[in-house]
Amino acid sequence: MAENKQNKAKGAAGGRGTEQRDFNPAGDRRSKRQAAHPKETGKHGKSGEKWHGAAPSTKGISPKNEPSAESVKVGEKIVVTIKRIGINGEGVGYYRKKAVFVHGALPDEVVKAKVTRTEPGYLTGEIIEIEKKSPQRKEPPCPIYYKCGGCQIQHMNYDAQLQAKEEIIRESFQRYTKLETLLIRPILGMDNPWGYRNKAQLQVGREGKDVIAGLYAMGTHRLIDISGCPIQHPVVNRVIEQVKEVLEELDIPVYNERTREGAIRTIVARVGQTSGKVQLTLITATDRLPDSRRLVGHLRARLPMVTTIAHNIHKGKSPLVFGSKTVILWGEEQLEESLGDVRFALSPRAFFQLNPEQTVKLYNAVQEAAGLNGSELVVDAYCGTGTIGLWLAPFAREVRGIELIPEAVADARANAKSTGVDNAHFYEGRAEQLLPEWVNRGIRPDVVVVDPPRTGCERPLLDAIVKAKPKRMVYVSCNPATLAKDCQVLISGGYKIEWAQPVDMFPQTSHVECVCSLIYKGGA
Ligand SMILES: C[S@@+](CC[C@H](N)C(=O)[O-])C[C@H]1O[C@@H](n2cnc3c(N)ncnc32)[C@H](O)[C@@H]1O
Repeated sequence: MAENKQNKAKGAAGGRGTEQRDFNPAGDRRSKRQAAHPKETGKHGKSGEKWHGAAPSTKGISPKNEPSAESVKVGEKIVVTIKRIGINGEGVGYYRKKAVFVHGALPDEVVKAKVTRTEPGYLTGEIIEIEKKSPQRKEPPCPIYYKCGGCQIQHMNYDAQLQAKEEIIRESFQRYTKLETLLIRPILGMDNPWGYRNKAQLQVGREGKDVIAGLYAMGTHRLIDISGCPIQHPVVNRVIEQVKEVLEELDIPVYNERTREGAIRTIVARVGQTSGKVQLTLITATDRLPDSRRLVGHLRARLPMVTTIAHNIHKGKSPLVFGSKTVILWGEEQLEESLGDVRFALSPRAFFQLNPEQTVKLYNAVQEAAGLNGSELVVDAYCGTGTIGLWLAPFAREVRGIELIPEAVADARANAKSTGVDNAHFYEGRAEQLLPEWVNRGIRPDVVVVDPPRTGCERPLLDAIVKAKPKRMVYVSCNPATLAKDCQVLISGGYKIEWAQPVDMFPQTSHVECVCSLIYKGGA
């Protein structure tokens, strides 16, 4: 998730307090015996199960002879007071000491819910009636919010969203680390938390004769058409609408998830925030893009802001959006983008942060945590198109980026060249393989930055960091659960967390990004 040194940091956004907050186990720290929703563990499985197994208090009869939650059945109606927002945006409360996850419920609400699932460590429920409504509840502006599933907390006012996200970070550290206290800085929010997403990635389908593009309704294969999404950049919305119309007019066969027939499965449109240019990629389940010349001609005529039309082939069943082969059908190879003073060129498949405005705040926090004086070797693991590395390069002796996707590595190298950066080098490979190899060869970074996918860092990477003992570690994460778990490994290896800075990269959703500053203290 990267940009330029526009140091007009807006302070603690959202009009919230600027004091720094600690958590303290003596305060309202939740018992580790209380269950984690399996989806909250991020690394699917083991840690979540461990918590569930360690939840002894929900079995049997309580001292007051109250019936236990173990007897609750699916379909039963229960009344729950919601305590907090969970990592997936659900309201979390307790019923007879067992955690209950209620989709759409807000903190301090009392809801009557129908139990939809019973598990040893938790229940899930759906709202039948809100008995006490939260003052934080508001009417979501998006007309398809309740169907779409792309946003999870649009029904909550923005200040409350920010507060909930800070709380999610705090909860994760309490749950997965042995820390007594941790300095969590006030989250950095947006002044206008709408229209911020620079890229749409929508599945294509048909509804009767109409071509639709959208997301699958949560937990289903039912495609929900998305038009005029309020968190999407307005230019991206316009492009998506026009592409749908052109596909329909030219009768281009769209992919059918069920029969596995048809061609076009996904539309990806990405806008450059400074240039306003759009990179459009059509992803097919077939080698050929039917009627491609006519299609390109129609799209060009209607969409003057589109400067690239690319075709990517993804025939497999993999949940990844892109396949490995991309052909530029017309226009520029890459999309120009810039963050502050740093310019980037992005290939269709290359990862780039979705919220450029917030990315500047995120990278400023990374820069602060890196504490560079110009003498350091910095490793930027999971570097994407080199955005963090290029941000830091002017302040370091050398930057070495590691990235899995070859096009992103090529983009990173080209970005270094075009911005005149000659002390940043980018390597294709797996961070968990390359860094251990470097460390075994005696290369000792002074600062390591990691910005892994939601699954977190692979253990060999963390072990190599602990072995190399860089004086500073910067962990950028989009998943508080894997962040906290990986931090515990680093803490056990001799690191101390200086501070954690949450950044609201995705307003209206439950996602929260966080920069963690760690210093090597030794002694492990
Ligand atoms: C969250 S993105 C961060 C990108 C970049 N730091 C930024 O701010 O734009 C994670 C990146 O890690 C890459 N990646 C995923 N697994 C990897 C691995 N095992 N080793 C190296 N890179 C990996 C992905 O391709 C993606 O570019």
